[in-house]
Amino acid sequence: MRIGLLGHGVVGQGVRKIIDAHQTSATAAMSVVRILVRDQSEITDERITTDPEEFFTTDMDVVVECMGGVDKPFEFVSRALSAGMGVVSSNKKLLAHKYDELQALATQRQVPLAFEAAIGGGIPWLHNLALTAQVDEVESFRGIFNGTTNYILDEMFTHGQNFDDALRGAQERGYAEADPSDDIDGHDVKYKTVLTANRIWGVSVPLEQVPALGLRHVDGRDAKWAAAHGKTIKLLGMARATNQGVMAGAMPVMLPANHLLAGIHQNFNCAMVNSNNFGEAAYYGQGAGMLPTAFAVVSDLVSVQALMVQDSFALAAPGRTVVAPMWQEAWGQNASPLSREVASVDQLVSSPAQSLEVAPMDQSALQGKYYLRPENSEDFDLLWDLVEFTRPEKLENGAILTGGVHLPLLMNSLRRAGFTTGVVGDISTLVCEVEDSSAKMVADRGLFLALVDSGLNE
Ligand SMILES: NC(=O)C1=CN([C@@H]2O[C@H](COP(=O)(O)OP(=O)(O)OC[C@H]3O[C@@H](n4cnc5c(N)ncnc54)[C@H](OP(=O)(O)O)[C@@H]3O)[C@@H](O)[C@H]2O)C=CC1
Ligand SMILES: N[C@@H](CC=O)C(=O)O
Repeated sequence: MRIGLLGHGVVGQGVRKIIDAHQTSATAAMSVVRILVRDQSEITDERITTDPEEFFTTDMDVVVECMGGVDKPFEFVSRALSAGMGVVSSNKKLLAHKYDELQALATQRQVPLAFEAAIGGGIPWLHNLALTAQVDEVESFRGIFNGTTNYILDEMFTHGQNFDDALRGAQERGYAEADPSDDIDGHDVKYKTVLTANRIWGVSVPLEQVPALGLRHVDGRDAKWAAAHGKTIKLLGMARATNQGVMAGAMPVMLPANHLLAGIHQNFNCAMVNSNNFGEAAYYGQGAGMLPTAFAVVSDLVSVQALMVQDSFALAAPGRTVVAPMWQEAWGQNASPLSREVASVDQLVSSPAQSLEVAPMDQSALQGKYYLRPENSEDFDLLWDLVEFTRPEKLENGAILTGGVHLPLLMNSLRRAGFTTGVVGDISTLVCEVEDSSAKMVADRGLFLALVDSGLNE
């Protein structure tokens, strides 16, 4: 199978290394024939070019996109699909923003579009979800889906590093995005959560309706509060299917210190799914980094390769042959070559067993108990804004509790807004509803907010 690589950074180099090593029969049957880079200084091999026309006029079966960003990769991936080439991508930002367009193009051209590496790094998450959804109804999922922020939290709270040094460490190890804001502000987790929800439930969750809260303002005060209350802070992606539609969010969560996810360290991710027969299941592994991510890209290439040969069993890697009977059933005994009379890998491997109506986000599900800590507890304007976004009319027992917040000031501002508040114990929580707009306000105003309890993280 002839492969073209778009991008030769952390992931691209990992993919080239694994394939060039030809360590298994599957990878021995693959070759990277062309690599597109941006800068002349990156040309270190006769396969590398800076010219997109030279890239696209090369004879290739599959294009691997690992450039990052949205506009340019969208142009290149669309071009590859339109030309009848399969595409494997690790780029969740592209896929989350252009999901419908790319799916439609792959389906129309009947070529594979696969993106295991886009979610959870090396973890075979979509692959296992697809199998789960062949048997069960998937009710919900949640997990740690970002290696950079998990590494930062671990370095800060377990090893006492400051935020900036921990971020630098994640960048040096190749975990962070080119612009790490996507990691820090929760957008990367939001893209992965939305993509997973789209894949399992056959929906297209609107990105703009999914709140993303990040870790930009987390500090030692939060760690101290968490520890004093037997909790740990983790950044989670969460989604649940309800009668009203899919609800989803990406936000820091105060987890009980003995929770499975509380024990996930460094760049590791852990994705948990709940389905009606199997119950709770968890998938664990490195969620970021060169070789774990490249492993997932190449595992998708193995799947695509299996579609291209008559005898798909021969080339399927050990441990993945379980997929073959499924393909056999879907494709018949004579698996067709790529782009001839075939469904896409996307439809095949992850065709949703449940296909929900595309429903708007069920915002009320995001109502819950939140921990909050402003940078400055005397910031009256911020406290006033908090009143605005807590929507007091929707609360039954609106409760603001202490922590970093200057309680009397907060109580006053809430009373002025006709808010009935209650103080419960010494927990620093606010019962409120978080939408994407309030999430932005929270980030812009230096507030650290973490979910303690809601319908989403049950
Ligand atoms: N790193 C990781 O652990 C993981 C990354 N991903 C995703 O994989 C993708 C790649 O990530 P990563 O390898 O870390 O990123 P890098 O920044 O290391 O690599 C991207 C490469 O693509 C090149 N590139 C960007 N735009 C163009 C263009 N227009 N033409 C040619 N080359 C271009 C970049 O060149 P230049 O240096 O000149 O900008 C760079 O070499 C991203 O979408 C990321 O989100 C997914 C899972 C894990
Ligand atoms: N920046 C991402 C890379 C993998 O998706 C992360 O840290 O998880």
